[in-house]
Amino acid sequence: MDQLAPTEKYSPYLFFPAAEWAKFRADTPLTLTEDEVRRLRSLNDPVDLEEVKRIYLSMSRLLSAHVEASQLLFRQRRAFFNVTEVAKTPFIIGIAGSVAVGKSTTARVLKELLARWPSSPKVDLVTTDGFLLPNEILRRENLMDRKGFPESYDVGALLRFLSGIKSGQRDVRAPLYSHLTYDVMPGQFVTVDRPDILIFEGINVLQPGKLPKDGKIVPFLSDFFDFSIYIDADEKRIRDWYTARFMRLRETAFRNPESFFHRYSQLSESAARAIAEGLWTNINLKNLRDNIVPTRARADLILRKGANHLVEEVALRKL
Ligand SMILES: Nc1ncnc2c1ncn2[C@@H]1O[C@H](COP(=O)(O)OP(=O)(O)O)[C@@H](O)[C@H]1O
Ligand SMILES: CC(C)(COP(=O)(O)O)[C@@H](O)C(=O)NCCC(=O)O
Repeated sequence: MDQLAPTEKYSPYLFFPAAEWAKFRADTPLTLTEDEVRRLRSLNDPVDLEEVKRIYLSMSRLLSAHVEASQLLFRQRRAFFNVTEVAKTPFIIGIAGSVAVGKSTTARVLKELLARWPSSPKVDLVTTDGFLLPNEILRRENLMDRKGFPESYDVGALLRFLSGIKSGQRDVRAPLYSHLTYDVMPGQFVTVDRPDILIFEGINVLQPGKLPKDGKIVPFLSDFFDFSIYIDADEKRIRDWYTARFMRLRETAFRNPESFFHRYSQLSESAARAIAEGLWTNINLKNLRDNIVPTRARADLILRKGANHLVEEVALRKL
């Protein structure tokens, strides 16, 4: 892990090669089938049942320990203050990482594994793309080339959402984004009703906000998290995954005349590849370097992916 080398004596992380990490699964049962994993994974993400066994079952076991510990702390605090009426609030897991690194697949696989724990917790998943500003505003503010950068999100709405969830509110709404129209979907929301666990996924979830100057208290999104995960890989690999996915989309989703990228399905292969490389270099790579990688060392757990999207090393923050 380039900037987080295990030779660093005072690193706050413990490092495990994937084979060693896999052993922490212990007796955690495999509750997913090959078919289910295939349905959960995103386009061009080859994660399979072997990867679930190697990486995800140990994560599920670790998260189960964290959830249990937070429930115990909750009961102890209730006893400490001698109150009974306080409602339990959701355990929130943040998942961060570059565009095209595979956050959605990880989030969906984890959601299914956690929901199949013996206690059958209610697990919800929300992505931050719904909190992007509408294209109309991005265009007006000259931010279309900054989609995914901190200034392209409605940070107030993100904070209101997480604060509503963490304070135990019922029916908290999150806006939805469409990759087809490349825009937020006006009037479309997902409603989150007091889950036991919320997985909150997006490139920006570990980013600090602006510090207030007027004495107001403005939390960071991560202040609401009980556990955070960063998905990491070499830039060059992520670029390859981004362009490969773009070329697949060109043959599938972009063919739809309603797709924002429809015009790219009409281009020659080399012209389309040049567009994908341009989008990667000018927007997503810049954002990765300036605003995403710098948040990596704030995560509790880092999954470092190698060739073929397979996790090759796991770093876990020491308590
Ligand atoms: N232009 C697009 N058209 C359709 N689906 C897309 C497009 N871009 C990304 N996606 C899908 O959206 C999801 C999120 O992708 P992305 O934001 O790059 O994050 P990640 O790859 O880390 O999950 C993935 O499932 C991906 O396949
Ligand atoms: C919507 C995104 C910012 C990703 O957000 P995420 O869901 O990963 O938080 C990204 O898919 C995007 O649109 N990037 C801008 C450049 C591009 O078209 O790839």
